[in-house]
Amino acid sequence: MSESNYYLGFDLSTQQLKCLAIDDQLNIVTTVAIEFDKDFPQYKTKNGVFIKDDGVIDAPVAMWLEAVDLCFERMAKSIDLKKLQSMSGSCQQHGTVYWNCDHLPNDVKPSSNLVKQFAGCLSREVAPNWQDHSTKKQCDELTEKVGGPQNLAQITGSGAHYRFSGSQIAKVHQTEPEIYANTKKISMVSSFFASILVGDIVPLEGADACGMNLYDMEEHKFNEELLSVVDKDTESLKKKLSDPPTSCDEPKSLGTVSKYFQEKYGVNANCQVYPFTGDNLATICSLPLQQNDVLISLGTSTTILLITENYHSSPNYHLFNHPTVPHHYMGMICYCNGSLAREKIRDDINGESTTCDWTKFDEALLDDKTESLFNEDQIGLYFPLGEIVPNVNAITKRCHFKYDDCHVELNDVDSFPDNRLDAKNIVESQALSCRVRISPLLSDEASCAQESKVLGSDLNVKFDYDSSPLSSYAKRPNRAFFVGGASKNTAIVRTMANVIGAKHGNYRLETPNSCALGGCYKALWSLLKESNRETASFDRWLNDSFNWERDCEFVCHSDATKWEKYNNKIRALSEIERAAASK
Ligand SMILES: Nc1ncnc2c1ncn2[C@@H]1O[C@H](COP(=O)(O)OP(=O)(O)O)[C@@H](O)[C@H]1O
Ligand SMILES: O=C(CO)[C@@H](O)[C@H](O)COP(=O)(O)O
Repeated sequence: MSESNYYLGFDLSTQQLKCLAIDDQLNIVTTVAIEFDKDFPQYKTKNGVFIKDDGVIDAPVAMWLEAVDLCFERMAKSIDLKKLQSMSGSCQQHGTVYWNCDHLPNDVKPSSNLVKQFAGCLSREVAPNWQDHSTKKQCDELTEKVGGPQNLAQITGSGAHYRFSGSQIAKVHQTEPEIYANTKKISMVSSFFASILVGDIVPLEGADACGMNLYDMEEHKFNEELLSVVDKDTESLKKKLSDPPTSCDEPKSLGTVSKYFQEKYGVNANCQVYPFTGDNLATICSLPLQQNDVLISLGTSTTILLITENYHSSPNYHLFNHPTVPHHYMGMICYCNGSLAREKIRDDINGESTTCDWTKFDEALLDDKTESLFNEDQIGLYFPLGEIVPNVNAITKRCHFKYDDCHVELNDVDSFPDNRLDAKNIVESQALSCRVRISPLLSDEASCAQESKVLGSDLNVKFDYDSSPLSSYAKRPNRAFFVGGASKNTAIVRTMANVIGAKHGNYRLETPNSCALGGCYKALWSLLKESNRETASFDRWLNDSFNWERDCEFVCHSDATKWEKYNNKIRALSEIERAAASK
């Protein structure tokens, strides 16, 4: 029997609850994955959520409570939870959970279960999901309150976004007044999960709170003007939000795991629970990222992440406080149409939607013969859901394009000559969008204007709020790390790698569960630091402790010729997004 101690990292994401256990040497000892649709069919979710009318997308909180019990039940069969020293983790960002009480009942019986004992504490059965698109009114109110998107981004790190907690809570207040009146506390999904483990409602976490459009990033406190848009009684709202959020400066335990988990699953009575953070914020804790490295998370959402010390805000991207490294920020661009959009093309190519087999999709991606069908003059947008960037309604748009120095001409088509070309076009356009949108977040060292004939031009091209010279997009990241479910797909990774063009290699984690792994590292380092067994900052500790050989796999170099070829599509991408926005 192993003498090692264990540290758990969770990831309560859109479609699954995942949990990893690591030992003192950061070995992944075991993994548990609960799939909401498959393990809890009684809730009838699709990919973990309910898709309703008018852009409303939410998820049943009771299902998450059941998933926590099932996760511990399975984990207890796999490792000795008496050796469990600390837990932390990540959750899908921006979602909010509404409680009808100030404190959770502390007489939770191990003979019962979490849903039986906590579902009655909810004033609202469902939590808004990050894919929701129903809060335009509330987003406009927040933006107007502070004088525009640039000001909102400067204060909160982001322009207004439908999925952000501030607009979602405002909508509940405006459209469900009785529920709001009956709500004593509001958690984000990350603090909800930590509350269940500790057995009482805990404050929001200081990095995930940056995903609300309410929190002043530089003042490290809620912005009164923005709070007033949600609820004029800002003191009452701050009480609901358990103000202030936890600090990201020094790790501080939220307390020991509750008696329920000690008695029901045999968890060590002294196991410490550290604040959970947002899933992307945990992902950047799963790798020792250096300047100009980028991390591409291919989960339900596609997000491209990097770490920066510079607080240069813009409504074109997001900045969050780093969850474990003071005075550092996470830069992020997030897409709604990631894996699920690729799954639709996969099923089209397969001619069925039951096998979920990627073989034909992958062959199409890597089949250079399809390039002879003029893939190079094709551009497509595949948005089965409304997209975040660009901010457009659901649309699928395929075009052939021509361009000269003055303009780009798009010719819409219903389909390309072979539906296998959709595999190339969806992955390329998703990657090209990531690439152009991270450019402003990369430092000048990433510039390679001299390497590109196409990007030498000073022709202006517009994405989101900015119109910039094409040459400003001549940047290549240092290294690219692919994580998330689709990072297991080498064809997708190789294609994206050639579009994004990292200069020093493309890698992926051994585990696709980077968010949960980041939670493990956060749990271990936080305990060592708080108990004075470690003095190094989180980034230095991870840099010294991370086992590159064991935990990270080199996938490929970026093909500079292909990278240059994709530069020809940047203006066409801007033009097709403009055309989609006008629909
Ligand atoms: N071999 C594969 N090829 C392409 N995509 C894959 C593959 N395996 C899993 N995926 C995608 O990964 C997605 C789930 O990724 P994951 O990171 O677990 O999502 P989340 O954390 O958002 O729940 C699925 O929607 C699926 O489409
Ligand atoms: O909204 C965002 C980030 O802003 C999403 O990244 C969600 O945090 C959920 O992501 P998945 O892990 O489910 O893809």
